[in-house]
Amino acid sequence: MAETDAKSGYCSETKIFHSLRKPLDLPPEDIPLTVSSYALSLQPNNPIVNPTAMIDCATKRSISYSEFIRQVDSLSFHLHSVVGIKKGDVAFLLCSNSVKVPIIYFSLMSLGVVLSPSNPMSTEAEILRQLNLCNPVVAFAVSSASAKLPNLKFGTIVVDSPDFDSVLATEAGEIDRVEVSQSAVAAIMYSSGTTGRVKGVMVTHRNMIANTASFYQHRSERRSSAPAVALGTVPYFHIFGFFAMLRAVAVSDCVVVMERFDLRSMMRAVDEFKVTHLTVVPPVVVAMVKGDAAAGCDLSSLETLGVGAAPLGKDVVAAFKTKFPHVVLGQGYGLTESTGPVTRAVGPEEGLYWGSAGRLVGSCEVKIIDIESGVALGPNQPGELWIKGPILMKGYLGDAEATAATLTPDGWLKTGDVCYVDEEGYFYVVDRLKELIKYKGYQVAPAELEQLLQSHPEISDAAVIPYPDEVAGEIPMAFVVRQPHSSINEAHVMEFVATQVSPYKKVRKVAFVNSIPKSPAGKILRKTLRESIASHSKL
Ligand SMILES: CC(C)(COP(=O)(O)OP(=O)(O)OC[C@H]1O[C@@H](n2cnc3c(N)ncnc32)[C@H](O)[C@@H]1OP(=O)(O)O)[C@@H](O)C(=O)NCCC(=O)NCCSC(=O)/C=C/c1ccc(O)cc1
Repeated sequence: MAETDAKSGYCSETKIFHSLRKPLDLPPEDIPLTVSSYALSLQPNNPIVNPTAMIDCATKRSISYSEFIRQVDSLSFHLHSVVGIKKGDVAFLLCSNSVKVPIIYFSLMSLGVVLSPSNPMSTEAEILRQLNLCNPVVAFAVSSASAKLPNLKFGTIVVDSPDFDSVLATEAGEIDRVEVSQSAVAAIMYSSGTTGRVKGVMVTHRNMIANTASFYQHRSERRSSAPAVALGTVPYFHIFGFFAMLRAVAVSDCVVVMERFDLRSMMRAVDEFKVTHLTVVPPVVVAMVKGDAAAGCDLSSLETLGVGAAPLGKDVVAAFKTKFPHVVLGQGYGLTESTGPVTRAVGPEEGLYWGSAGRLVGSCEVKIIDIESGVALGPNQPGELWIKGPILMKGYLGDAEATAATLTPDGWLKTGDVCYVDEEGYFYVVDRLKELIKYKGYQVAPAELEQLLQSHPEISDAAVIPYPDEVAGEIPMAFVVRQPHSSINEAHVMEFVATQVSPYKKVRKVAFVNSIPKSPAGKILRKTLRESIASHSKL
């Protein structure tokens, strides 16, 4: 029988790293169960319950958990019995964070309706690509984004409207609910995966149940016995924010909801609502350690800062520890394709491993694959991270080719990230194989911007790469070959892209070159461009 090293979780015979945490306590797979019912079913077992479910940071209006559930039921009744939406239908969302979004998510999931959220700042062309993928019957949108949607079978429900408020205020009637199996798709989330074009990640109820169970496993690890209050600056339309919200409901935390991030308002909210847990991306940590946005705010309630979605430099961690010594900073690593965290640091001890993304979540396994040879490696050797476990997506919607390129026939997901695992089972993400830019934790696909640039009549060729940026982590930088006699400048190129993409995808730096390095097969050698930038900045 193959021996697993108790410290690292590594089995030298199978070359698999196993989780060092307790296996997840999951419900039997064959019983019908939605993740919304599962999350709410966990609440009575929580040692500390916050009776307040949500607080709107701007208006300071709050709702209790009983009111939250009542509004979820009212909306479910309306969607099912008045509008006529059925299990398996898809609902598209263009909503900024608000107290109403968790109500909509819980209602749709409880009905077995597949929710598909997107950034309300997306352009019409970006939205159209997503609509063509998910084929929704209805949309929910903030009024500022609703005009970007075409007519759908059941129309668009404007969430910041008196009509929607009255739906939430109406008493629910009885619903004849149908069973939803755990293997059913709960959400379609957008990701560019390891290559350029946008893909719809099919996340099942079972995937989300597993990730919720993973957080629930550690619910008692608190410093104080005061009811927990979570504030997330991360948007609910990506898996990180979606999960932060689902986790908070399962462990009965109160969630402080900020519609739009503002550092000073966030600091004030920590003080005012005695926030115990913050979920942020690295640019927010950078902003917290710089300047004096916390001046005059009492942040003593803050116990933990959960950071993910992009790498966080060790120097930023050190500066954070100096400035906020009482706060445990826990980094995590996850993907949309893994329904959230694959690894994370839990508690003060694991938070001491600066630069590490923590340890593998329960019931999961990983392999580290040598990039050249394809051979599985042992501790302290960097290679591509492959993962396996109940958190893995079902696949990319309608894209068998991309699914086959990402999920192996024996169930491993190739992440496109280069990692190593140390002898104590801590994960370190050291590089990225996939061609992706992370601007403030958002994915930007270089190929999408290259296609746009190449469509400009005065541009004969273009390539886009990540350029290091202290605040955003990375910014998209374009290398542009002008057509003969063209005199377009940097501002023109940036404006041309900016009018056609979401704000986070904007090209923010341009270099004009004579040619773009390409492989003999014509593939852009982005790595060569990245290396030339790196060697330039060292000069
Ligand atoms: C709070 C941030 C860090 C900063 O916000 P911001 O600076 O106010 O701006 P935005 O990033 O929201 O918007 C981008 C641009 O759009 C502009 N914008 C914006 N809303 C407007 C407007 N309504 N009008 C007009 N202009 C506007 C905004 O001004 C800005 O412009 P610029 O200043 O030029 O960058 C924000 O970028 C943010 O929340 N980023 C997080 C993205 C995110 O959730 N990523 C996760 C993806 S999923 C994933 O990777 C999961 C990993 C994971 C890892 C570990 C785990 O444990 C679990 C999961």
